[in-house]
Amino acid sequence: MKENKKVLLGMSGGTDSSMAALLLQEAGYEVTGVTFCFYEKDGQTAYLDEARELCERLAIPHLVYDAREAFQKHIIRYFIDTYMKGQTPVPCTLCNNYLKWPLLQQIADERGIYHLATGHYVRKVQAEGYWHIRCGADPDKDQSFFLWGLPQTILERMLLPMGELTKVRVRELAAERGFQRVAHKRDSFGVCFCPMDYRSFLKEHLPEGSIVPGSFYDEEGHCIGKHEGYPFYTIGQRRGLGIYLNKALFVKQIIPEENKVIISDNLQSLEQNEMYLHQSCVINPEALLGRDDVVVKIRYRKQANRCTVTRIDADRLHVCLHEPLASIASGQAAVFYRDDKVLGGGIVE
Ligand SMILES: Nc1ncnc2c1ncn2[C@@H]1O[C@H](COP(=O)(O)OP(=O)(O)OP(=O)(O)O)[C@@H](O)[C@H]1O
Repeated sequence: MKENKKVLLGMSGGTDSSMAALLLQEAGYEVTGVTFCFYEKDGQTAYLDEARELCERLAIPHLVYDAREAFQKHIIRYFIDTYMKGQTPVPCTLCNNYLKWPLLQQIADERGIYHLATGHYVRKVQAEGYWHIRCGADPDKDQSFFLWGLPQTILERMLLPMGELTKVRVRELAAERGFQRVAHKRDSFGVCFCPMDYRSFLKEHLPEGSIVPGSFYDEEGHCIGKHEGYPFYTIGQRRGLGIYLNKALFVKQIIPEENKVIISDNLQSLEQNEMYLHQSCVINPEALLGRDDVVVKIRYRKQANRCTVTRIDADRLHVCLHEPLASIASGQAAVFYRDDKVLGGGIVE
């Protein structure tokens, strides 16, 4: 499609996408807002009304797209199933890779709109002919970790009005323009459809008896206590185990078939020197593969480790870690960076 001044903006009703609408309009773009219904929380639809009201105030079209079926199947079901396999899910990453951005692209294509936008705190940059996501200017809000899997056809069309701003500045800009409600909305945290405590979510969404109590074992196979069901634990977890032995204990392994959780008091025994990824995305093979100046992050807020990446096949990557890394959990995402540029990523096997 030929580039034009039209942009389709994903609007959640929150501060960031609302401010994105204002800033894009001020920059001369013809904005259309779209709000996806991803799930229904107690029938609440206030977010739809808020997005619609803002669009009315800005005199821009507002679309509502019902994505509940796809979200239920590909995100909520996957989230529950992954925990039931004893793994750690990454719903926000998968939602961006397979739902949010592809849907924006599909709807924009149908309407002859070239640009795609969200209120994500990221920037983009072109290097050696490839578009890359770049960390947002606000280190506290940077969301680059969730956007490693997007194809060039989406990256080239992205507009990211929050990328150069801090959240504090975004709130000031909203207040200066007289959008008090937008300026003072609460930040959202964690996984949008699930409360901070994912255990109660799993209990609520699974038939009774799906998760049953079992035993903790040490590395020698001795039973050292009772747990509430293996899906409630993640590799590397230290807090909330309910075993008190006067020393730090970590979840080392989860064996779903036997409902066993293996515990270690030695963090070093959880360390690994390599990992395999699937569902991988390599943006520019020359910038990532076989290089020794790449870092990998396996958690949103965790420190980055140096690594060398090689390709096994079209889907899989091998990651050799230059220093061992503890708490690698299967199911979670690994994201590659050089400086603040995202080079690709994958899901830990
Ligand atoms: N239901 C939705 N419909 C359309 N776009 C959405 C929806 N939810 C999120 N988005 C888009 O994805 C971006 C990132 O969403 P996320 O929930 O991670 O961030 P956020 O900081 O809560 O953003 P916001 O303040 O805009 O709600 C949003 O800024 C918005 O552009």
